[in-house]
Amino acid sequence: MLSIPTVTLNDGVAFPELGLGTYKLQGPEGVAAIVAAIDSGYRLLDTAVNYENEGEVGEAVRTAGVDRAELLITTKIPGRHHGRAEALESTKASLALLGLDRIDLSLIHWPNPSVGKYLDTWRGMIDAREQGLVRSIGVSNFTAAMLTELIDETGVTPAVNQVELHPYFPQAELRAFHAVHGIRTESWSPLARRSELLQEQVLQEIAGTHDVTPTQVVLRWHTQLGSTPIPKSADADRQRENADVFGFRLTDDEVSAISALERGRLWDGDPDTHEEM
Ligand SMILES: NC(=O)C1=CN([C@@H]2O[C@H](COP(=O)(O)OP(=O)(O)OC[C@H]3O[C@@H](n4cnc5c(N)ncnc54)[C@H](OP(=O)(O)O)[C@@H]3O)[C@@H](O)[C@H]2O)C=CC1
Ligand SMILES: O=C(O)C(=O)[C@@H](O)[C@H](O)C(=O)CO
Repeated sequence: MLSIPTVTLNDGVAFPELGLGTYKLQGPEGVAAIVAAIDSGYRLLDTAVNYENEGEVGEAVRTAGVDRAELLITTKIPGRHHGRAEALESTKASLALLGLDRIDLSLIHWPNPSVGKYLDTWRGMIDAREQGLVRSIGVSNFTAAMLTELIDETGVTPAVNQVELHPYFPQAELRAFHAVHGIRTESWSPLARRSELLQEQVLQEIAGTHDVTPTQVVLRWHTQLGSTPIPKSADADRQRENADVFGFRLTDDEVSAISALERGRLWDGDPDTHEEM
């Protein structure tokens, strides 16, 4: 079984350096894919109310042959549940769907700034943590300005900010802000879903040097940047390939060459303007 190392979050929780994205993993095939990932060594699972698969994630947790205490289940509060009381209700509904008595990491999925409720939502998540419903609390798709507002207004720094991050969009400035504030970066679409990333010549060359695949080069790049990637794969062999990235190390020049692929977001997911309910 693969062993995925952990880092310590600002609340003391040991957090895997790589996890499984579950967007689109649904139904019996979705459960089987998530069980396969757990059985091969994944311990961090990323779901969301809006993925409509919290039931599948919970079933996989109960089916896999691993102690619940070893697993970290992330879910996310959708835009339509913003607000202090609503965030608490959303958390309870997620717990019921997951069939669990605690969520390991709860995130605000998108800030939806025009709605103006992400600060209240954050207060509701602090309540949920105080009530023992959630162990760690964090956010997703937050800018440095939004993070600053949460910290200044509540004194509680998010443990994690899950953001779009891949070689086409390395997020150097936001990662530097996270480092200063002790916020763990998590990379969504780490393989740049729906793109030609894996065909890039520089990745093919570096992969040849280390006798690994371009996918493994990209995921190792994330971990060496200090971010936790959550690649999604429905296939057990690709899941193992994706998690088997801790046996080699990229040089600083290789990390820089991969970061030089920067060209921007995959689609128009700018959190200042893109909103999801
Ligand atoms: N917070 C947010 O706003 C967002 C969060 N997310 C989270 O991030 C996760 C990952 O992002 P996602 O958008 O799914 O994209 P990824 O970058 O993880 O790419 C997933 C795609 O890559 C394919 N793939 C996976 N492994 C390999 C491999 N080794 N070789 C070739 N192809 C591979 C998968 O196909 P196959 O399954 O067939 O292997 C799938 O088509 C999501 O599942 C979700 O949990 C995503 C978007 C936004
Ligand atoms: O996957 C997620 O977490 C999302 O927020 C998605 O809705 C994402 O925005 C997307 O897939 C857009 O095409």
